[in-house]
Amino acid sequence: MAEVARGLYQRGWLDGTAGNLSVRIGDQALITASGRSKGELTDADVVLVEAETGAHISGPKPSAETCIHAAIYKAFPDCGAVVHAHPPYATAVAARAMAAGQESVRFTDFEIIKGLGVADPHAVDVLVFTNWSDVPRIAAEVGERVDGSVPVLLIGHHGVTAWGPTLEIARNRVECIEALCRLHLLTN
Ligand SMILES: CSC[C@@H](O)[C@@H](O)C(=O)COP(=O)(O)O
Ligand SMILES: [Zn+2]
Repeated sequence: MAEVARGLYQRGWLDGTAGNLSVRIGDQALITASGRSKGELTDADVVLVEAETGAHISGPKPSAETCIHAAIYKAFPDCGAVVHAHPPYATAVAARAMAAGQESVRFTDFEIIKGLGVADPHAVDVLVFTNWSDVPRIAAEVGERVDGSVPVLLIGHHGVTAWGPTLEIARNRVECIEALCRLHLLTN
């Protein structure tokens, strides 16, 4: 987790303690503690929680966004890891979509769509969520709206959350949605 987080931090996608990462371990999940620099995580910076509820088991205060991870683990029993980051292009696309009142953003034709592992790589609709200050409200909406067809989501004026069977695959999907959003802004 520290290595994956450091890589994203060095890209400037987890500035100033932003972002959170988790991996599922059976019924539990290991998630980053709240407010820690993701560029220098140690064993003291991760927390054990119940995977599908986010209930605290041991360690320091878990990520403020633990409930979003839990909503994803609950929706997808085969999900093994969740990564939330603040990459600039995806955040800008999410902000623009939110300002336009869109509930999703359609991406078409770019080859990198295939990296998301979706059924139809020619067109993908990525859901956009309102960045409510009440984070459990975001988590509730994630639980209601995600359907398993696209393993990434955008949060308006905030960032992106991606998931997959492993931490590396979730990280790769963050990279793919950020690359896709960069191309989207360059061509729209
Ligand atoms: C740097 S503030 C960012 C936070 O508000 C939040 O969006 C975030 O990504 C990190 O929260 P955290 O509680 O450290 O997991
Ligand atoms: Zn965040």
